[in-house]
Amino acid sequence: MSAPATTATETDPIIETEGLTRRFSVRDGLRRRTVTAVDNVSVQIGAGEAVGYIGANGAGKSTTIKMLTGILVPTSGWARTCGLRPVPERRRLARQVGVVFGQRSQLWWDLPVRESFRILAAIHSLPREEERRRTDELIDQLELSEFLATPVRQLSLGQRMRAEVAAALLHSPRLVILDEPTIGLDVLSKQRLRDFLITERREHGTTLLLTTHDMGDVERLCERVLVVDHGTVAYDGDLPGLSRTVGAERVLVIDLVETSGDLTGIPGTRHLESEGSGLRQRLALDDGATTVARVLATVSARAEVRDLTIEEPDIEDVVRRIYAARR
Ligand SMILES: Nc1ncnc2c1ncn2[C@@H]1O[C@H](COP(=O)(O)OP(=O)(O)OP(=O)(O)O)[C@@H](O)[C@H]1O
Repeated sequence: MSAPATTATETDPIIETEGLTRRFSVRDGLRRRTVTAVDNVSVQIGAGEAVGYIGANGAGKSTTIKMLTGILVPTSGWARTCGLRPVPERRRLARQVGVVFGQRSQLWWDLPVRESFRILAAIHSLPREEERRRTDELIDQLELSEFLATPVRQLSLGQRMRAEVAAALLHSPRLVILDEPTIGLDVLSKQRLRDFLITERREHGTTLLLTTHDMGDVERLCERVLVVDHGTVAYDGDLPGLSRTVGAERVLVIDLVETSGDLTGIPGTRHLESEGSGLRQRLALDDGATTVARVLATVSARAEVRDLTIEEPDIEDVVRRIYAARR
């Protein structure tokens, strides 16, 4: 089956797949067996959406991304990315897609960061004025100026990831695919990168598809989540819905100034425990029923708050629960 021949318009999905399937023949001792890495996936992702693509190791995420970007040919079914057929139109597609791999570099290791940008701008045939405008914008937003002249191999991981993202976005792609973009980064570097992606999306209407094991990435960046299990889509919806489906809740950890505050019975929360005679209290949050701001308003009316932190459900735990519910 091949993708229907149509002319792409602005309102067409950025990603569309129908029965997308990829099998591998792998050696298993003396025999060969077939692994179905991606199994009959049919999804649509619209322009401007931000989608988290999550699943256990080996669930099929990278294989899907490779088919969407024309690196791998599907065994059956089809994909259309930015209105193009990924394999035969791979070069045209490369102008519309930016890909960031957290664990692999697309920069030239021995060259200063700025040189890599120049080479990439030439590869994408960016007009001189466009190259200057976009490079300046990315240098400013990703705070690259202090290490533009530094060879890539001398950068810290956080600096390199910012440079990687700039390199992938230099040609202003409509679709950005990020594979574990925040892996190994400290809290501040993660926050910078996420803030940048939010701004990029808001200002340019860029579509984001990201694989991650970090719930904070999904929480901050994505309004839609696809959970993949053995190559099939096990969940497609929003994050609060995902947490509700599997009963994984966010937890508010509230530190009070005095021990007297009673935080039981707050609508949309479940009181989990008290420590230090009530100085620290933990509330499980029902995201569908309330918001952090609303809970905080109620808490503040009852007691003086010293500090508030939010514990995200662990992505591995959420995925495990989704898988368990299907078995
Ligand atoms: N080139 C290949 N040859 C044989 N098997 C492969 C190949 N690429 C992937 N697979 C198999 O396909 C399945 C899906 O792998 P894939 O890399 O897509 O998973 P993933 O969800 O990206 O995992 P991870 O989170 O570890 O990157 C796995 O069982 C993997 O071993």
